[in-house]
Amino acid sequence: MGIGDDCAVVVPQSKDLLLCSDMLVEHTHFETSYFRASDIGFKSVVVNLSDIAAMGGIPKYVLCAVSGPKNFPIDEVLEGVQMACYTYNADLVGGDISRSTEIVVTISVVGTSNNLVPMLRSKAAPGDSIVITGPTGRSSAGLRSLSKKGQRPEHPSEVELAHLRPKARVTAGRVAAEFGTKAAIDISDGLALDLHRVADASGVGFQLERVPFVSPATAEDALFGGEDYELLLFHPDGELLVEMLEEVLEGTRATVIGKVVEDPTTRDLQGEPLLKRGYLH
Ligand SMILES: Nc1ncnc2c1ncn2[C@@H]1O[C@H](COP(=O)(O)OP(=O)(O)OP(=O)(O)O)[C@@H](O)[C@H]1O
Ligand SMILES: Cc1ncc(C[n+]2csc(CCOP(=O)(O)O)c2C)c(N)n1
Ligand SMILES: [Mg+2]
Repeated sequence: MGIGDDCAVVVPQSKDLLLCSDMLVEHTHFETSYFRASDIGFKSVVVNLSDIAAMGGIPKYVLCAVSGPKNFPIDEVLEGVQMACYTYNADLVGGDISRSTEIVVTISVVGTSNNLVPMLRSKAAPGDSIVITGPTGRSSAGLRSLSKKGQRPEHPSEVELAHLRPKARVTAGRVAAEFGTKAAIDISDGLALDLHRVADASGVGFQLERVPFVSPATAEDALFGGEDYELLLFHPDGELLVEMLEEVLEGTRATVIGKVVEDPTTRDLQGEPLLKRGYLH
């Protein structure tokens, strides 16, 4: 049913629903010096769709609440929200607009598992390969570059775009779940911290062999930077999963970066302990 009444009305589904909500806050997640209003709207949807992707779900409905100062173009935020919904085939069904001194965008998404078992942080098992859907650190390198420039270039570089308009790995998450992947997480707070979260939730350890990153991103960006929204997937046959993902990933390649081990105190990168460090609010 179209927008215009006091609530959105949707037809109930017989399948499991996946629900999540995440916000972008001015000065915490972005500055308007280098983010267009439409970038803010687009990214705020993507960070939520990434949570649906991490569980292997299909996004269906999006709710959007935006507030900002009087001279701030909220309609342009909504254009970015609409663009992301269109890109990922989700319906914007409602939301709210208000005024505040700082810009805040809160998005909520309803998705469906569509009869697949949702991937969980708690299901990584000893012997699983750890697969990542692309290199990390790009968003962090992009943020550094944008902050230094203090404005949004007309043609942002690849890492700047990775920060302004990240991708949600929805199809990759879906393919992974279809292929029997039981555990996954999306990397929002840094590969190291989010990997430790899976290890904690699953009661296991890990041994990483390599972490892919591409200049100008550094190893520090790749491990601890955050906001990459790549997926970490845990599957007994990582090489086969990488092959399955090849067809659906745009612009990146999945790689096996290590394996899950039984001892929960083993948390290594190339034999050295990997710090449980990342972005914490
Ligand atoms: N069973 C549940 N009941 C209520 N809320 C839940 C449940 N399972 C997950 N959530 C919610 O889902 C969200 C996911 O948690 P968290 O914020 O740690 O992850 P995230 O959104 O991926 O992180 P980030 O904000 O860094 O992107 C939380 O808001 C959490 O409360
Ligand atoms: C101005 C500015 N300062 C710092 C950062 C970095 N940053 C903010 S939130 C976050 C993790 C994900 O957020 P959440 O856990 O809320 O989903 C990261 C890495 C930024 N993007 N902009
Ligand atoms: Mg998440």
